Amino acid sequence: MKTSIATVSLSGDLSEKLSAIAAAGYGAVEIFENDFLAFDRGARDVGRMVRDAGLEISLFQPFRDFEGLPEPQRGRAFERARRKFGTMNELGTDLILVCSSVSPLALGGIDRAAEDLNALGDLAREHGVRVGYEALAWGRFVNDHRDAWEIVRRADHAHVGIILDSFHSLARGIDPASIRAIPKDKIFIVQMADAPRLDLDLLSWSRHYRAMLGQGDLPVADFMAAVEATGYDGYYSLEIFNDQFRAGSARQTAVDGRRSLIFTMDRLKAEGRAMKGPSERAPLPPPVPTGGVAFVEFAADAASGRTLGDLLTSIGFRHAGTHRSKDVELYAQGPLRVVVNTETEGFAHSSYVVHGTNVCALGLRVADPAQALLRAEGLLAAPFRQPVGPGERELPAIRGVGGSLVYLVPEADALTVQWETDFALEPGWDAHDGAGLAAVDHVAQTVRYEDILSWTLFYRSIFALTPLAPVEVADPGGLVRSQVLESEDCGLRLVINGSQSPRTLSARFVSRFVGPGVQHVAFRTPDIFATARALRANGVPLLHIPQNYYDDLDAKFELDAADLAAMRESGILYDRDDAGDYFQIYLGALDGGFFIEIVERRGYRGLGAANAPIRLATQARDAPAAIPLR
Ligand SMILES: O=C(O)c1ccc(O)c(O)c1
Ligand SMILES: [Mg+2]
Repeated sequence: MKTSIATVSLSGDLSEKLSAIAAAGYGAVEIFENDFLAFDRGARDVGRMVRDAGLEISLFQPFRDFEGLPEPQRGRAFERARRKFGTMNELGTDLILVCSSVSPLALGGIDRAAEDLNALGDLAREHGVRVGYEALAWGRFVNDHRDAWEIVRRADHAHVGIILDSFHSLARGIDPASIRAIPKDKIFIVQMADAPRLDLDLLSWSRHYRAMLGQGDLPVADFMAAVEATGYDGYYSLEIFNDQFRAGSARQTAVDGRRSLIFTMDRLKAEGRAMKGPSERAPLPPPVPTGGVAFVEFAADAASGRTLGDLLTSIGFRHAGTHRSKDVELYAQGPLRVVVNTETEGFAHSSYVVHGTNVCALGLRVADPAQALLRAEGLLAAPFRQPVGPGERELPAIRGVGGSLVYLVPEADALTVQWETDFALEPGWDAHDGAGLAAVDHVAQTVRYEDILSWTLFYRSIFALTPLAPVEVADPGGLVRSQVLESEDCGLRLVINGSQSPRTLSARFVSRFVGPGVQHVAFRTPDIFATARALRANGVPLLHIPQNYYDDLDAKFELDAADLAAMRESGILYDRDDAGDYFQIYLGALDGGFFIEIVERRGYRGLGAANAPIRLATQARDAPAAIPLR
């Protein structure tokens, strides 16, 4: 697949954009005219910069309000085109995008537009360039690619073709099947963009909310399948107008874009909707099903490592063993494994230096770690390796949120062998039920608000995870956006949170304390009341939930009186959906904001979003009393 991206999709100046685009591995760039006009070098220099970066210019755009004008405006439009063709010759590109007119002066008429484009084709031929005509969704007379195609067909000029843009077609609900009738040599370039469903006028929606493929709700894969059906073998070029991307990291946005193209094309190949011939590269290994979290690893120093050890023991973990060659301790409870790494060199130590005490790695259970790594690398994830001691085993890993690691962990038995190989284990280490915690229910990672889309795409493209509709929860300091991804059997639930307000606990976790990373881990128990009793007996500090909350629960759900009394006593939160009941306990946060949650599910499917505002308000009140880490 030939990949390209428009400069308008990225932050920074032209040279920053070009280096980000080259680094992400695209073959070409669309020069958006304003990026060129605002740049302090001439067209020849820019052309050279692009080629020196190893790229070609797939398109120069946009050329506005051309077709259907009366004189004298028509003559001026041709003169303007002549000047732009000269610039294109200097840049070294042969394709310009003419978008359908929005001019109040335009007269309309499909044959008039065709005649204008035919005449423009003659001028383009003189300059050795080609003209692609695109229907803007809000074009005055032409706002549908089927009409644009009819105009191009009637223009009947070798130097005039159509430009398709998934946003303009899909936002208007036009069936992409209509693309299948266009001959591939008349499709000069295909622009791709997704967008979330919003009830907004087309122009505002397009200019502010376009997103990478798979980050929105438009049927972009069907659109691409229709283009593939024509035999088209030109560039797929991302043209993403998005306010967050304009403010974000150009390098990251560029990688996300290419990941989204690869992800979408891979899906089409796997479904047999895009294989042109036997020479085509086979699809990647399929999205990786995950059996859940195999272990959680903390990076700490000696003092905070002891605090973590005490906290884990107080919630029913036992010290299970010590690494044979490193300052690494293993804690276990039922099937749960938590690693506390206090090494003074290597990856965990760097993580500690950068973030303080934090979750530096998650182990995700996968059936075939080598295949999982192949898919992850195919989707541009950065693999991670570090030296292993003699006789120790290596686990494949990729970089995740905030530079942390995602280990791709083999199924349970193989992992046990790994613990046995690398650790001096205590007798009976894996036969300890503690406070009854039996699974990792979910892991919540907090990231910068503008990175939520990026990490959602990262996880859902590599793993077999489905993103649910994002929700906003109220923190006393502002709104927090929360994106849940879950596996089909809910063996893995990941939450990605981010907030635009600087005063929320989420925002402070990212900006003042840990940085982007795991803010909470939720363990699951089969009996929340028994677990609550065990924690209270161990003196574990639980979040104190206001009595007002329980009065309301009683009014809403008519709960059993004894249960309600026990819930009041231990600060247990409750929710119910069609499928069943949900109970939650929150532990007091550590200094820096990390906290542990314990849940019981009786069929319930969600994550207790209704309780989040109560919990966040309580945590905000309790923040000064956080457990010190030394
Ligand atoms: O929003 C616009 O004006 C605009 C310009 C050029 C394009 O290719 C496009 O899709 C939109
Ligand atoms: Mg476009």
